[in-house]
Amino acid sequence: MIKKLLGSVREYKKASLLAPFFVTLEVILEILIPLLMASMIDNGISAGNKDVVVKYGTILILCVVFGMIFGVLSGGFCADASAGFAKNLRKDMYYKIQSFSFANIDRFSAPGLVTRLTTDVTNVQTAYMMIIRVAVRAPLMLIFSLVAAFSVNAKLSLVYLIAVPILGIGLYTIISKAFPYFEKVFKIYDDLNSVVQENLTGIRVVKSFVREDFEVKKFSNVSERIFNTFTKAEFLVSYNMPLMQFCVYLCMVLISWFGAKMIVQSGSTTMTTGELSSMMSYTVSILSCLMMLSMVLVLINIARSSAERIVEIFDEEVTLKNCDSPIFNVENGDIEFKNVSFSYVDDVEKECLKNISFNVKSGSTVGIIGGTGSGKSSLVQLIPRLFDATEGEINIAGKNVKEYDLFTLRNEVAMVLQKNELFSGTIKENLRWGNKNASDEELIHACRLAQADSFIETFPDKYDTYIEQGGTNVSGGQKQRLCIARALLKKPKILILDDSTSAVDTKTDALIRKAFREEIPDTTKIIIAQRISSVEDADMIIVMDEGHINGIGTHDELLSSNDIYREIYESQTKGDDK
Ligand SMILES: Nc1ncnc2c1ncn2[C@@H]1O[C@H](COP(=O)(O)OP(=O)(O)OP(=O)(O)O)[C@@H](O)[C@H]1O
Repeated sequence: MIKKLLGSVREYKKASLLAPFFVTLEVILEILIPLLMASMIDNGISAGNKDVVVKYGTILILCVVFGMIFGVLSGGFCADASAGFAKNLRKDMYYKIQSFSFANIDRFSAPGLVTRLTTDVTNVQTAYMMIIRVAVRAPLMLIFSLVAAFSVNAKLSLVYLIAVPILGIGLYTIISKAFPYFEKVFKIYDDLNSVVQENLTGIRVVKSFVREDFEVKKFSNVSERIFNTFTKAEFLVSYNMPLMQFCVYLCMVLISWFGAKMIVQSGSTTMTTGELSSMMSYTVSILSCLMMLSMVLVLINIARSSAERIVEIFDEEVTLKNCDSPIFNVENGDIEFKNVSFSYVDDVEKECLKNISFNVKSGSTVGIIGGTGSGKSSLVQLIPRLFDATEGEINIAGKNVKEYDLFTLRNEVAMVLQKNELFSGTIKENLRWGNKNASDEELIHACRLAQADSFIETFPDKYDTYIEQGGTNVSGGQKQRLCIARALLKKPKILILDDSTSAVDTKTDALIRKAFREEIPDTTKIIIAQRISSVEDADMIIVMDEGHINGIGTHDELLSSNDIYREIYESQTKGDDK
């Protein structure tokens, strides 16, 4: 796991090594300062020797200045290394997520991925910063301070043998009790992200159903859980400080008591005033190092579960991959489904497409109609390999879709999804998602085919009109037409419209189909619709029912032979007869 994460350090390796290097220099100087102070007090101040005071004073000032310089350098390199590592980590994760199929994304859930990209990366970044700075500083300081203290006065240093275990055991108990709460709180963040994401993406529905109070309550519940768990953890951790202070004061009292006795009794032969003052400094260093180490341990442990969640992304096997030697050219728009079955969860019992077979000639128009949940969207998603069929095969231009390079295949099969999205940016920028090199003339032509040009021309900024995130400043029908234009710009061999004209009036819908017939005769067009009028002039209409093909034929053939089709037709034309 660590190796996988460290792979993202890359160009920040140098900073990651320089930070602990300067920390070590800083620690060495910090250890020297009390020793120099002791010498200055004993040989200079107590002995009344001014030269010695000046000499040690100068060295002390230099040590402090260099200590500060090393501190600033180590801090700078540490910030650079940890922020850079986090940046690379996020980038690597994002890159991997881009290769995920829908099935992969469903496995993690979108809010789960957001938490991993944000909170989890921040936790790992903090732990990394701690490791290269505090986790180097604290043990070094602890060891050096202990060695220095023992070399100053070994007998008096035995006091630490009482205080260090008390503090060590106390800290361990506090931290091990607090850690499960920290672990829990980061899992609740997933729920928080999920509530926020659901609310914000569906804010229009929330408002139209006046569900704000319910949503606020839902958010408050999760927020309250985070508050409660964090409070418990922080409450336990707050015992650290009094425990630490107790141990420091205990040491001070014992060292002052025994130290003063030594000075008085033996007339400065075993203990001097300067040495006593340096012992006091080392006491604070030793005990605060222990506390620092315990906090680092908590942070590293919190980061461990975050790191595991991050590595899960790197380890995730992408379910849709290129074959070894993929084909980079789709010759035409012929489509063949051969005994295709499909299930989202790899379970035969839950198959939503069963034994589907049909052929489509390149350039023809296919209509797909059927009840809600009958499998229409699932069927067309198999063509550009948004999912792979569980059984059977799908061929395009005589070759299995799995043999094509994914990028090539998806470029040649343009799909306007049922829930299509526009992104923040101008209309031109959104359209160029279809073809980044398209000229302005090509954009206008595609928009004319999709019947979008007329309403774009009414906007003050025309093709430079800014589309808000999610396309909230255009109507549903306008959004659909822009999405169709964007797909047309790909000049695909196969164009799939998954209920993409549902919000467009019937007249405009007819104009779009007319434009398709006349302007892109060689493109295979697959149109999923709820309205018979959207598919009646298709070369072939497929009637779906509960994952099966219930009937295939032209409008007239199905009207005379297929009950479901006739029923839909009659229900939609009843009003017209009156
Ligand atoms: N991502 C998914 N994971 C699991 N099951 C799914 C998923 N998407 C769809 N389904 C299920 O697959 C079945 C077919 O759904 P599909 O969306 O293909 O139907 P549809 O005919 O396009 O419906 P509609 O006309 O309402 O869009 C349904 O039972 C649906 O619940």
